[in-house]
Amino acid sequence: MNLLFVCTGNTCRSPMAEAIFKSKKIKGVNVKSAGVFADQYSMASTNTVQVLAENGIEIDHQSSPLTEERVTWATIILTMTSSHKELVLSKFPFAHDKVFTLVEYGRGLAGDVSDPFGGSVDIYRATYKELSDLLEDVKSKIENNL
Ligand SMILES: N[C@@H](Cc1ccc(OP(=O)(O)O)cc1)C(=O)O
Repeated sequence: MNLLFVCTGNTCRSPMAEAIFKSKKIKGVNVKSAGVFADQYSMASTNTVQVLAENGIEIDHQSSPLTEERVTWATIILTMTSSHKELVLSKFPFAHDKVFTLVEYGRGLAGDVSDPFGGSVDIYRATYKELSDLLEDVKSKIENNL
């Protein structure tokens, strides 16, 4: 299965989620990320790289906009916020049965992963913790469905 994480700029949250999830090395699961307002070829933010490194996770990332090709590639699309979900659905209505917010998919609840952009490294550490907890829930759910 192909899992796609989506945020705004594809330099902080979704690349972090992608790197954390890839580090779990779940067989049969491919992972990518994209941003609803992303440039092409921007690096992951310095604090994202640092916080991942503190947790023993390497990242080699270039940002990607959310393209129809990437949406088509995905089996499941997990967005950081409900606004991202709405944007994905408005641009790509054909994806309606495979787009969820991360919190909705992992916990069955409403909620957003807040944007650390421009924040201190401690803010990025909080984002890392939030994402890694949510991604444990996503991992259990996916493994139960594989
Ligand atoms: N605000 C940024 C765009 C941006 C927004 C959020 C952001 O974080 P994330 O990658 O988590 O969406 C990254 C970039 C700009 O003015 O270019």
